[in-house]
Amino acid sequence: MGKGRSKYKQGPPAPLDESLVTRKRKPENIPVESPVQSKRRRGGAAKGKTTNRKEKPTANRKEDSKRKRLSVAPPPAQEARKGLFDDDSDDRVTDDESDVEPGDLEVEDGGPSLKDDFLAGESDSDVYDSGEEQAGHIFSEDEDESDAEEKLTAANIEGLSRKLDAQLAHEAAEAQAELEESAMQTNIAGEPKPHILGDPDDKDDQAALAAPDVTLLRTRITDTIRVLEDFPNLAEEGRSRADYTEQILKDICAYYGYSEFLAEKLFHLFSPHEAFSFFEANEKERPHVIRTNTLKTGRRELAQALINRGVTLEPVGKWSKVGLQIFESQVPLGATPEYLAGHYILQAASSFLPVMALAPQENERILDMAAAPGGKTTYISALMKNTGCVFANDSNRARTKGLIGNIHRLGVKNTIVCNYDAKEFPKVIGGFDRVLLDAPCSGTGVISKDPSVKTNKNAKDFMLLPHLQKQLLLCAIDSVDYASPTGGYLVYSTCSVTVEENESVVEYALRKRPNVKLVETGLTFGREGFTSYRGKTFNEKMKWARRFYPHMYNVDGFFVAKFKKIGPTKVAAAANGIKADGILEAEGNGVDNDDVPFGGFDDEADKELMERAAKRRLKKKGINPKAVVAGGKAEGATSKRIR
Ligand SMILES: C[S@@+](CC[C@H](N)C(=O)[O-])C[C@H]1O[C@@H](n2cnc3c(N)ncnc32)[C@H](O)[C@@H]1O
Repeated sequence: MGKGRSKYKQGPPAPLDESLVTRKRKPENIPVESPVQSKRRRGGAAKGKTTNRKEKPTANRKEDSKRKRLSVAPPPAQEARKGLFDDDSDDRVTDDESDVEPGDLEVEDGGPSLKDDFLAGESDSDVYDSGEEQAGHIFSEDEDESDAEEKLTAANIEGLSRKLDAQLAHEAAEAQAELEESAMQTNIAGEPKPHILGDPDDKDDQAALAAPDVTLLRTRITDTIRVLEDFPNLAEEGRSRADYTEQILKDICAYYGYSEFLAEKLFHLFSPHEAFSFFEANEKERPHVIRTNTLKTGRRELAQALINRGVTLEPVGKWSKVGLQIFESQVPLGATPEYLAGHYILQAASSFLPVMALAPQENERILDMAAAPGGKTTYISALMKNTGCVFANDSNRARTKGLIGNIHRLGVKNTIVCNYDAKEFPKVIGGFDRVLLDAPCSGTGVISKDPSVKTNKNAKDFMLLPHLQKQLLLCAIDSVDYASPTGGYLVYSTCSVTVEENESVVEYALRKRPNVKLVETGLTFGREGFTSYRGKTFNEKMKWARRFYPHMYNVDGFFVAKFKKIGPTKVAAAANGIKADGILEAEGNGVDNDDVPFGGFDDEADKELMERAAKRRLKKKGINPKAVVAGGKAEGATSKRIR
């Protein structure tokens, strides 16, 4: 394993502390750990007799933790990734999924392009994969098992301890260098009003604003956050919040390399302070995680086998019984005998969550509507102990090859692979106990894996993707058997954090299908879904949906919502656009359904929406929408701009 490959424990990052911001950028990422986790790790190290890590004096430790909060990451150019998961050190983890298996790279014309691998079935648009239990599995309450795992961790502690020593030495050196440097610099926290926007008539001020030094750029971002969060005291005279917001968005684009469009969309999901943590987290690699295939082995056995091969690992967290986080490996994890024998799959931690929420039961009939390359399908089968039947569908034929490969390697025997456009369900087959729709999406939750998302998504993508997601979600609902004796559930997930692809899609489905309601996911962590966002209000039960962010949990960004179907979809009624009758009045889904027809997908309504948005976009660019003909060209003009 190459240098700098260390993975940090999953957990929330430390908050931004502007008072500690210096004008120096660190060359490497800083580990982020929750207090609980650092405590756990310290406790673990203390337990392990073999540890040789020296305890620092308290003062130094304090200093170190302060330093961690600086969280100074390199700008857009990311740390090179080398070979933990492959022998040739190629950078294969670019898509949403962790579920990316070596087999996925072999295919398609033109060589190993993961990016293409993750396209939606029928279009070439950049659509991302998102990369999974029963409520009972969420916490490992099995005491014997946790004892054994502690022993396992202890057995592994020597490796962890070596890694921690190196990490601490590195941090101490950095902290010292920063201390020395910051002593020579202005104390930013001491300045009552940061001079950010400056005098509009001062040429020097304006020149500095337009072309800042990259180090100053970062300082200006943190200064602007301070101003935005204490506006009455820190704003320069005559300047509005909008002026500062405009400036910080420009600075974020310049520093991290986002398009203005995406920077703005992502920035508004959070407070300025939190947005900064989010953008920072996207510059850091997420921990490498493997999922134990319980159809073939147990986590303890697997961990022991890998430790014997020189892998440094530990259980991913209390919330999963099957995940192992890899810190270091002497061997390529995609080619070990255990891998080839199907004892594990490389799968991002957040990709476990939708399956955990789905909570498949033995002997059920389950549909995984967009299944390739099969990280979630194979987890579903494992939880079902190879009983019942899983229909694993994906519209992209090439990608089903990877899916089939994983199914065979992992010894899954209860699955039927199919290759339909999921919009054809439930006509193909319906009446499922549970359905998982892990929808194609923009991948804004997995920017650390594929930074190209920063620039290659535009407003059109955020119209077309939700359009597809809404269509798929209605089909998913219609494929569930509301009268299933054990189920009647549907999980919708994406590896995107945008509201358009998540809450808005769920809200749409609640409106169109009064026969479903939102229920709790059973996931014990994750932030609540938005019940309101920038003037839009959503169903109050949207709080039961879960949002996962890289900066909060050190996992890929993800969204998970769970529905319970409470009545039949009247297919004939849907086709005719007939209003739902009173069957659902007793339960209802929280949406005012009085005038809601069970409808097929409302193409017309969406078309209108899209046209309106297209007009708004043109106007924003100073183009008269009326002067633009269908092909997008302004009539009689080479330029679209109308003067
Ligand atoms: C997020 S990925 C699925 C990842 C998969 N659930 C896993 O865990 O390995 C989205 C998948 O949707 C597929 N897809 C896109 N459009 C589809 C459609 N209309 N019908 C079925 N599958 C579709 C893509 O080919 C892609 O494999």
